Formats: sequence, C-alpha cells, structure tokens
Amino acid sequence: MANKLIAPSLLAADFGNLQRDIEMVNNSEADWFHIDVMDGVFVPNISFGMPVLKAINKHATKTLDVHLMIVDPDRYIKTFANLGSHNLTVHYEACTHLHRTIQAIKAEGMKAGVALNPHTNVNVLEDIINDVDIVLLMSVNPGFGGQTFIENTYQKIKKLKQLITDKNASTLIEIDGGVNTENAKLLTQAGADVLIAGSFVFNSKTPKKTIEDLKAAANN
Ligand SMILES: O=C(CO)[C@H](O)[C@H](O)COP(=O)(O)O
Repeated sequence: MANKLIAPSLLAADFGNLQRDIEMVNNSEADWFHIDVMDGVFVPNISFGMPVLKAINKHATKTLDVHLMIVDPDRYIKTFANLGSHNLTVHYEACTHLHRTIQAIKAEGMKAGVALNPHTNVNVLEDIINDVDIVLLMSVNPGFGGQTFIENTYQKIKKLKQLITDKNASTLIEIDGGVNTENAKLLTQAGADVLIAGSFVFNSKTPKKTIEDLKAAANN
C-alpha cells in the first residue's frame, strides 16, 4: 500500500503561537501543511489570507497545501503561487470554467486540486479527472473546524476511487473534516490518500504524538 499522507490543518493552530505550531509540524511525521483560506462569501467564515500565508511559508519546511474556500478563485492563482503554495485547491462549486482554472494553476507550477462539498456528486468530475492532481472531498460542510464527520463520505471515496481507476488517472484523494484516529484506517481502506486533521491534532495535549498516531492508523 502506498504511503498515506497526513496534512495538519493550521486553521486549528494557536495563531498567537503560530511559529511554535509550524515547528511542531516541521518536526513531526506530517507530510503537508493544510492551509484554509476563507472569504466569508463562499463559506460563512473568514480565516486568514496572504500575509499569514507569507508568514507560514517563512517557517514551514513541508508542502504547502492551500485550500481556497473563496468565490472566483482565478483572481488569486498567481498570488498564491508567488506566496509559495505547492498545491492549490479550488471548489468545484465556485468555478464557472473549471478546466481553465485547473490549467491556470498548473501553468504557475502548482499541483491542481478540486474540492467537492458534501452534497456534490463525484460524477461531476468524470470528464476532467485526468487533469486533476488532487480531489479534496469535504467530509463536513466547509467553513469551520471541529465538526462531526459525515458518514456518507466513505461511499463517495469508493465511487471516486473507481472513477480514477476506470479513467487510469493518478489523482490523489484527500479528505477534509472530522478526521481522527477512529476513522483514519477506514478512510484509507476506502481509497483515501491524504488525511487532513485540524482540531484532532491541535486540540491534543501531545500534537506531535497525535500526528504519529494518525499516520500509523492511516497506514495500518
Ligand atoms: O476545511 C476545513 C473546514 O472548512 C478544515 O480543514 C477543517 O477545519 C478540518 O478541521 P477539523 O479536523 O477540525 O474538522
């Protein structure tokens, strides 16, 4: 089984001690930093934007996996590339010309991701899956950390995995929301490649060990 990746979500970090939390992730078994940018329009919450990403990039030593929960993301593709993003994920629901957006992300040298809200059927990606590096399945409604995992996600992962196999694509499946050591193994067994975890990691008294436990559960 391929190495399953863990991406702690900085949304749940202590912003007053951001450098400390970034160093913790740097020194842990985590693979990526997950960074949620919210605009208060596409989702009912505002997180952080460019200056914070610039600060994260100064200290982070791992892949920056940026998730744009914003309307009309095309406006900022170049900006996020310049800020050091390695992966840039946009929402299917926020894009009018998804193919064009994906090409624009790749043209800036980044991996292109597409996120699907819980209500969006994975079939909408049928004609574009070979162009997509990462599909991020929201396993909670986007906008807030600490929500309960939506069980329907398992069947979406299996369906998406089948689509990827049928189309002979090499797309990674990333899961976002409510991930913990209870569901990590079931998620990777269903076909997930990358697990994002925010509150489960940063609310833990021993976050570095929690990342280790998640990594072990995901790869068990
Ligand atoms: O995209 C997100 C919310 O919209 C986050 O990445 C999500 O917050 C993950 O956090 P948690 O592990 O606490 O559910």
